[in-house]
Amino acid sequence: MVKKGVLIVNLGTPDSPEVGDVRKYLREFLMDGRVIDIDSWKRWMLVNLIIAPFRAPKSAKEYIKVWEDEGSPLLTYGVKTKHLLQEALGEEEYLVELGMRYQSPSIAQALDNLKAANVKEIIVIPLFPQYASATTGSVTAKVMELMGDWQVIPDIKFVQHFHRHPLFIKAFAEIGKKYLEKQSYDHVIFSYHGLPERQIIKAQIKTCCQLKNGTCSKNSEKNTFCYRSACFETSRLLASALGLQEDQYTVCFQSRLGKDPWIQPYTEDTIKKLASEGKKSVLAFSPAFVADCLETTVEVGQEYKELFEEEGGTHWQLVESLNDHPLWIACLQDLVHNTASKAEEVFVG
Ligand SMILES: C=CC1=C(C)c2cc3[nH]c(cc4nc(cc5[nH]c(cc1n2)c(C)c5CCC(=O)O)C(CCC(=O)O)=C4C)c(C)c3C=C
Ligand SMILES: [Fe+2]
Ligand SMILES: [Fe+2]
Repeated sequence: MVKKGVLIVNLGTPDSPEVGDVRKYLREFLMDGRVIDIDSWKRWMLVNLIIAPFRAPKSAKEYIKVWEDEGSPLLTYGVKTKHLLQEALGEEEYLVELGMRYQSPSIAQALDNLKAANVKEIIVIPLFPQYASATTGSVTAKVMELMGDWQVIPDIKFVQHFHRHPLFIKAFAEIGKKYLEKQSYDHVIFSYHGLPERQIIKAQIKTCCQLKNGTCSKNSEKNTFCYRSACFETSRLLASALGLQEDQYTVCFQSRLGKDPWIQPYTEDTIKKLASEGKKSVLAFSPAFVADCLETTVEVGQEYKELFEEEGGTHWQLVESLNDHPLWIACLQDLVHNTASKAEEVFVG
């Protein structure tokens, strides 16, 4: 039988938490013009003269905190996800490969494996629920670049977002419910990775989301490619699945880098505000990530916990990511089935 190829792609992670490997990773990642979207010579100066020398040693200390015996959790869960998805889809009809946008295993190697298996169709799933040019867009561009010189380019399909997929929502809600059933929380936050505001403005197609007048946070139907709108949509669906009212949760954005404005509200400001309102216990979801990594475990789970406690809070709980949860694997399986050509449509001649 002709196999269909599935390529799942996550961001990537350093090969080790050594400063040299972290620097190599940050250089490749941040030299991507979709991630730091400024003039290339300015980006080169910023990355090579400021970020690589000064941020790499700081980030390396953070990476040591998440590193496990098997390596970086982002990679470990990527490998587990690949095997579980392969098992769910069956070996006869599908071949699943994992690639990382930066560092290893590379997208190039994963595509070569699919090519060697002579697949007639490739379904690419960037593992980012909400579309952003810096993530999903960058993966799409890289895959197109790499396949550009293939003699035979098979049928190729990209899953551009899954921020409102029922199984994605259900998986996060199930994990979160464990905590909500154990004790009550004064408030819930949904903290997403941030983005420079200009990247949101550049991604507007026609129906421009107005960052300042609130339409962006309400109007997701019209602009599924607006990252900020998609984050609000995920949050509304999660809140509904968890039975939360509007005043019981807040959407916010973390990880700002540099001085330019990033999308707001910032998570740090939100934490300070909640503490100043007398909220003592907070449950924190991080639904821009499908696997635990530096951004969830250290930033949300440790640094924001410290900040909340410094500001007077007493109980901060991070909800772990989807990792290898069966509903997450079922979500990926469903995305593949909905995207793949039906048997009679596949070219086999
Ligand atoms: C300009 C900088 C950055 C943009 C834009 C950005 C967008 C973005 N990133 C993720 C997902 C992840 N980012 C991770 C780490 C990370 N991100 C940046 C910078 C930008 N991200 C840096 C410098 C780092 C490295 C860590 C650090 O030094 O703080 C990770 C974690 C990787 C890991 O190995 O654990 C993920 C995942 C998304 C989803 C996103 C835009 C929507
Ligand atoms: Fe990032
Ligand atoms: Fe928007």
